[in-house]
Amino acid sequence: MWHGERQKYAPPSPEIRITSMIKAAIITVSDRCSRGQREDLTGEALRVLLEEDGFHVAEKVIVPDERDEIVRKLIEFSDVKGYELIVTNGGTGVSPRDVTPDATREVIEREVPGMAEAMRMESFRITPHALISRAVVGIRKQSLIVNLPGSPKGAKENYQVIRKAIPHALEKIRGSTEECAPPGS
Ligand SMILES: Nc1ncnc2c1ncn2[C@@H]1O[C@H](COP(=O)(O)OP(=O)(O)OP(=O)(O)O)[C@@H](O)[C@H]1O
Ligand SMILES: Nc1nc2c(c(=O)[nH]1)N[C@H]1C(S)=C(S)[C@@H](COP(=O)(O)O)O[C@H]1N2
Repeated sequence: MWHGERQKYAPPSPEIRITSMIKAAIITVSDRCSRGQREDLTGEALRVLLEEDGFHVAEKVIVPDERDEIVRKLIEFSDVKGYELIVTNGGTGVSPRDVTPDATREVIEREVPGMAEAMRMESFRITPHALISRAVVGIRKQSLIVNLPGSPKGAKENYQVIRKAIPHALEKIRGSTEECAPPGS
């Protein structure tokens, strides 16, 4: 059963709190923020949400809407720093400089389409503009990479849609062989 409407505004619940310290990183993709012309409210809002959910936000960086710079950061955060959750915000739309999904596709080894589809589907209940988000979710090495929209509202709403699926996804990416469901269920 899908509880989308209720889940959207549900406060972070203890049931998904991560027990081991999982390192996360936030990449804010924004020309204005990178030039110091706008405060990075979205990255900060995501930091709060991720920490409420028990992640350790090890790093938050701001990069301009430049494909090569996004690719470089994603590879560094995954291959060198080993962050298990990498959340980008901004640049997922259809304007000429929106290239975050393209950079993400360049680095991921496997796509997780259900997460991106669910974000679009649930967001469409809130705004028709959700349909122009090209956000991608995928895996590179041990990292789950999630694209979120640029506005604080959009980023928070989209994160709420997938947050409960993230801990199990990370366990599986790590290679956990635990059964997904209790026997017989
Ligand atoms: N990091 C941020 N903090 C606060 N607001 C943001 C942030 N990023 C985007 N926004 C808001 O969300 C809107 C849509 O984000 P989008 O990623 O399309 O940015 P944009 O308009 O291309 O500008 P820029 O790349 O300079 O941030 C922005 O116009 C702005 O109002
Ligand atoms: N839930 C939700 N999803 C949303 C939005 C929003 O306000 N709420 N904004 C949309 C808008 S206006 C755009 S243009 C696309 C892409 O956003 P981005 O270019 O800022 O990444 O995400 C969309 N997704």
